[in-house]
Amino acid sequence: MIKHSVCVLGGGSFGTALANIMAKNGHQVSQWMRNEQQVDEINLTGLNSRYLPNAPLHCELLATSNLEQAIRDSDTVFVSIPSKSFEQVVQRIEPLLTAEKILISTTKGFNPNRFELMSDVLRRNPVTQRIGVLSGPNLAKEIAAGQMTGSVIASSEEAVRHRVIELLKSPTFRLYESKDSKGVELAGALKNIYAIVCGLAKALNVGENTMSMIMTRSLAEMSRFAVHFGANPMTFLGLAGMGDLIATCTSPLSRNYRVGFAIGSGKNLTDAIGSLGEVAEGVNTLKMVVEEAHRNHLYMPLAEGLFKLLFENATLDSLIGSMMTGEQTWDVEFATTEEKKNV
Ligand SMILES: NC(=O)C1=CN([C@@H]2O[C@H](COP(=O)(O)OP(=O)(O)OC[C@H]3O[C@@H](n4cnc5c(N)ncnc54)[C@H](OP(=O)(O)O)[C@@H]3O)[C@@H](O)[C@H]2O)C=CC1
Ligand SMILES: O=C(CO)COP(=O)(O)O
Repeated sequence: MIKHSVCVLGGGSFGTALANIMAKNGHQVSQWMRNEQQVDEINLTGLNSRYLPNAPLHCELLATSNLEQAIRDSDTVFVSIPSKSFEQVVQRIEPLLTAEKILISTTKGFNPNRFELMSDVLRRNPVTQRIGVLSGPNLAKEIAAGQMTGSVIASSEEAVRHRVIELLKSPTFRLYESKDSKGVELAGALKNIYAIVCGLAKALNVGENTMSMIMTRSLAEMSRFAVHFGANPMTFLGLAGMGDLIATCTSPLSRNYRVGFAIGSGKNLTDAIGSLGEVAEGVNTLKMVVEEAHRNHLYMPLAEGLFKLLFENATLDSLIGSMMTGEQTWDVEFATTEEKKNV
């Protein structure tokens, strides 16, 4: 095995879960975070109590607040910073990059400053284009607890995909390859909107017919949006699409689901986000996606209904109405050609 030097940017739950797997796999791993107390806690006690309590970390995982050294010493950099701060952190590392370094985004969201994905932010650096996206049904707390998990590494460069597999594969973490970076990344970002919808529905005690319809029509809506922006619709049937949609739309471990559940239980959006203490990417994603759907005349009744509920004081009836009384359409219309619809 080749021992790689890896740096994970971000001290949150997902960055910590990934850093821990790679350290256990025998790679040299540093995890950069801005909070000195958290650095000391990880290095002295092997715990990240704020973000990943109950998960003992491997003794070779080195937490650090020295960004410059962490980047200089690494051949692969995982960026696990919420979308709100992603661009700002990437700008800080740009002067430290070299042409061989591989950059992997694990962040499922859009840049709030302009309509672009995290890999677009990475690609704007002038030094390395060795870029990948990791996405799938990857609830950090389950990964840290050693639950079997699958994920997708998407990149146009084979060596990038293989590097990530070499770093992360373990008896409980399995990776699948994809060349459809756009589809994989859009799937991971978009599903957060529908996790909020499903959390809300669950709080209202809807039946399983209803949950199934919401999730399946969510997949249709996500895919329609992504296909418009160049993704392969088949990607949405895989782990990054269907897989992650199921995990986040059904698990109270998902922060986005929890935001929806809190709203369905009567909290307002500010309180629902406030009580999380962690990132729920779906709220910003919803704003960006609804705006872009309008601009491109894309039909997204669930996202539209949620947007009106959260930001325009609409009632829950309007969200239900947008799903039930919208334009009559074909099933799996996003992946079917006109001729096939008529067979
Ligand atoms: N958690 C999960 O199950 C999964 C998460 N993801 C994705 O991973 C991304 C990261 O999420 P996750 O680890 O869960 O997030 P968390 O909310 O758990 O943690 C966020 C981390 O980012 C740090 N951070 C925020 N802003 C800055 C900044 N400006 N400079 C430096 N550090 C900063 C925070 O530091 P501080 O504590 O100092 O504020 C904290 O360490 C998200 O986009 C999410 O969609 C993907 C798959 C699974
Ligand atoms: O993306 C995730 C699991 O795959 C995590 O979802 P949340 O950000 O909603 O917790």
